[in-house]
Amino acid sequence: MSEVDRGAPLIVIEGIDGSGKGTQSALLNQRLNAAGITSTLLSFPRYQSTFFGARIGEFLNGQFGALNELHPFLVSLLYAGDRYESRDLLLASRQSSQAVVLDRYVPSNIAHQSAKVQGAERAQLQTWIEQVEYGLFHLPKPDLVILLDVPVDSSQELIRRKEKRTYTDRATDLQESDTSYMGAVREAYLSLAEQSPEWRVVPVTEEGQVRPVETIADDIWQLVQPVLRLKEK
Ligand SMILES: Nc1ncnc2c1ncn2[C@@H]1O[C@H](COP(=O)(O)OP(=O)(O)OP(=O)(O)O)[C@@H](O)[C@H]1O
Ligand SMILES: Cc1cn([C@H]2C[C@H](O)[C@@H](COP(=O)(O)O)O2)c(=O)[nH]c1=O
Repeated sequence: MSEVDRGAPLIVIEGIDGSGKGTQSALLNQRLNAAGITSTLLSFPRYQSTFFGARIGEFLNGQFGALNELHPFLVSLLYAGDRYESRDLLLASRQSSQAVVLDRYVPSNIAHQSAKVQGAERAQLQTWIEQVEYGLFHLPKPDLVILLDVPVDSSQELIRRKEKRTYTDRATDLQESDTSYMGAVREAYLSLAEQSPEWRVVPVTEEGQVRPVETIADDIWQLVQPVLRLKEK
């Protein structure tokens, strides 16, 4: 299939919880549209829109038990199910827009779930998640993954600024409040970025300070230009 037949490029914004993904995805989507490049923004998990999304909210709220009681492969299937239910929307968005911006996608599953295990088990889990999502569920692969890299202590500060979630009354969900787990997720993300040619890393802090939202947005804008495959809509 040619580049154009596949439709619009999938631009994925990734990073640990509180790294600014929601903020930067929304800004990128707005900036693309303002530049006359039609863009669709989707955020995963789709808590309010899919059967699996609702179950993920319950899982993150502790309704299925302590988060470490469930094997990460089984947990990954909830998130994969949410994307499987969203596949038609995703493919349609690629045809109706000139860019699709995703606030989290398959790499979130790989980084967050594989960070719960070590060594050979981690490598196997990464392979299984790719096999389920890209292989069995035929989800499209990203054209560009932008990793917003932030130290855990800075991310915790940003998480405290977040608005109330739809699925929990807590200020943080159960995973966000586990800082050693979040550190392992950050390492997993950085290792994925080193292995994969379509990944780019954007630092969220400079000399220990969180960079301004607009400066980070400008870096992202520069990275997005090469992947836009513009055609008449
Ligand atoms: N560069 C920044 N400077 C100051 N505040 C920021 C910056 N980026 C994000 N924020 C604020 O930090 C909070 C977390 O940002 P955001 O919701 O975008 O993160 P996230 O990665 O999407 O979080 P989560 O993964 O938990 O959903 C928000 O209140 C947002 O306004
Ligand atoms: C999409 C996706 C997410 N996760 C994890 C990452 C976070 O801990 C939560 C989602 O929280 P948010 O505040 O709504 O961003 O779920 C995952 O493990 N796998 C995934 O595919």
